[in-house]
Amino acid sequence: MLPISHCTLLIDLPSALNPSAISLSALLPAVTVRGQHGPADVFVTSLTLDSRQAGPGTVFFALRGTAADGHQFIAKAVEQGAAVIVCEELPAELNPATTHVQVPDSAEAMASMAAEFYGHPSRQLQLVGITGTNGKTTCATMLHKLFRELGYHCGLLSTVQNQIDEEVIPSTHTTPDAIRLNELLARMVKAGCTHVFMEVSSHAVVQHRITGLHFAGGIFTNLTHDHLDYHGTFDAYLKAKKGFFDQLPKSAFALTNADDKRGPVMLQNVPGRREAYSMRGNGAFRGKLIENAVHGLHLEVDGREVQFRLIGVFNAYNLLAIYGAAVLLGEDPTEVLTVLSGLTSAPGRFEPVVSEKARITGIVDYAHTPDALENVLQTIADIRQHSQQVITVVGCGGNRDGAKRPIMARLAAQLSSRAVLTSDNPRFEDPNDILAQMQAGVPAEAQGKVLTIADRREAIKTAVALAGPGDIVLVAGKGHENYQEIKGVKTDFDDKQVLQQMFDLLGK
Ligand SMILES: CC(=O)N[C@H]1[C@@H](OP(=O)(O)OP(=O)(O)OC[C@H]2O[C@@H](n3ccc(=O)[nH]c3=O)[C@H](O)[C@@H]2O)O[C@H](CO)[C@@H](O)[C@@H]1O[C@H](C)C(=O)N[C@@H](C)C(=O)N[C@H](CCC(=O)O)C(=O)O
Ligand SMILES: Nc1ncnc2c1ncn2[C@@H]1O[C@H](COP(=O)(O)OP(=O)(O)OP(=O)(O)O)[C@@H](O)[C@H]1O
Ligand SMILES: N[C@H](CCC[C@H](N)C(=O)O)C(=O)O
Ligand SMILES: [Mg+2]
Repeated sequence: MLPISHCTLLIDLPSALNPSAISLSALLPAVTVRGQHGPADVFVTSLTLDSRQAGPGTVFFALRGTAADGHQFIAKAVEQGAAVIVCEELPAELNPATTHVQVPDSAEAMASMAAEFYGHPSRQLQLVGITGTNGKTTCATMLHKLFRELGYHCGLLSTVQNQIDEEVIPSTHTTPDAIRLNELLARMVKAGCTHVFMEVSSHAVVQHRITGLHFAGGIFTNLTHDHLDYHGTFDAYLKAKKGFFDQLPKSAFALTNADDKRGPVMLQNVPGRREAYSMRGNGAFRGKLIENAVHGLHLEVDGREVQFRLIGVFNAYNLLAIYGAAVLLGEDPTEVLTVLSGLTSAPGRFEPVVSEKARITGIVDYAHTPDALENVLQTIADIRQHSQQVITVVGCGGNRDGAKRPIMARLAAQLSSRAVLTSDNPRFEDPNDILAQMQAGVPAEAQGKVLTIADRREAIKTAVALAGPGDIVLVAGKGHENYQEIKGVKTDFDDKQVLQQMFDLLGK
């Protein structure tokens, strides 16, 4: 283990960390350029993908989006004084005051140029990416906590928040866009970070948000149903996740889940070290379940018995992935397990909100996919006593994969004593349409157990009202989120707070 003072000495920061001005020509070496119209020796002071942020000294990247085509906004960016336009198709008229660079893929060019602009911060860090349908935030957050405890300065890029050591920087995406990403990594380098743990979403891979980054390692958690609205097919979703592993450098390790059906395929084209973790004895990092109880998991990890604070067999996989990655990064296995055993999970992941008075256990969890919901309900079934009822409150996000809706409602109905279907960020959809699609999945014999209440506060209130002494109320889908998003407006809403308020209001 390196003491922090020693770690900071290892970092020799280039001037590029604060690239107040850099010549366009210096940003282009890694970019395939189809045509350049205007000088390359213009000075660039910022990069943007949003015409509204463009101004003198800016490079504006025209990206083809899902809702709009950035090429429509080139004129606006030029009007605002942008120094450079990077685009796939040139506008009919070229303003001579602006250099236009034509490329085959603007998103790819943006990622390469952003890495160059910020001085390739990823090359100065041990950057570890985590991909998979579920468990990314849990693994990234706990790796960050672990390496902090081991004495390192480190960064975190996650759904919940970004962090530089203990400094919290709000996050808008699971994986930020390439400009923001490189900017954050450069700040982390500047702050003396040696390690960064980041989530790699499938959207990020497809949209080239991670192109040009130098990873020290990649971790795969699992692949189940999500985001089919965006990727179209499960195969395309799998390819997106695999795209991350395919681009790892030879120096990087790739750590996969050997027990997941898609685990081995992730390693297929990996040029460097290939490793696996398993609860079935199939990898270098092996775990065995001794007990999954309300006070935590008791596991055997590589022959050592360890008690952890996390609950649920799915978390045994997360713990093995974290342990394996830490060992592959050169840490001592015993020290890793000692620290890991004391750590708690990420916010909003199986987080209890307990009413001592009424003896009701509330659990707030971010399960927003069928697999996650099933795992969490199965975990509750494993740890509960037979006399306890489980009342589940769950909704499905608007403008997201609609195919998840009937499945999640069916699981909630079948695996709970009672289920209350409700809203979870309806976004631009009608909440009642989403609920109707959810209800369609509830089997006839389970209809009697299910209530539908669109207002999430009322739904939680009803679940608490239905709960008696000893019962468990699971509020799923929003976890750490502190808002409800309706028609583009986010209003304050925090499941943990609302649960507590309902215990108080109902005198429970
Ligand atoms: C589906 C998706 O990934 N959308 C992302 C995408 O937006 P988009 O393609 O819809 O953009 P658009 O509105 O069509 O606009 C196209 C381009 O025109 C530009 N524009 C637009 C208007 C204007 O006046 N001027 C202008 O220049 C936009 O900046 C954009 O570059 O590019 C934007 C800029 O990077 C992202 O903010 C946006 O994320 C949206 C908000 C989003 O909700 N994304 C989610 C689905 C997402 O990315 N999730 C993943 C995974 C979640 C997980 O499983 O954890 C994540 O990594 O967060
Ligand atoms: N390894 C796992 N396997 C299956 N389900 C899991 C696993 N880890 C966590 N979960 C479930 O998935 C939920 C989300 O976990 P987490 O936030 O760690 O995943 P994520 O991959 O970051 O999700 P997102 O795609 O939204 O960023 C948890 O609240 C839990 O219900
Ligand atoms: N990363 C996921 C999070 C979903 C969380 C859920 N609360 C919702 O809003 O659907 C997404 O953006 O699809
Ligand atoms: Mg996440």
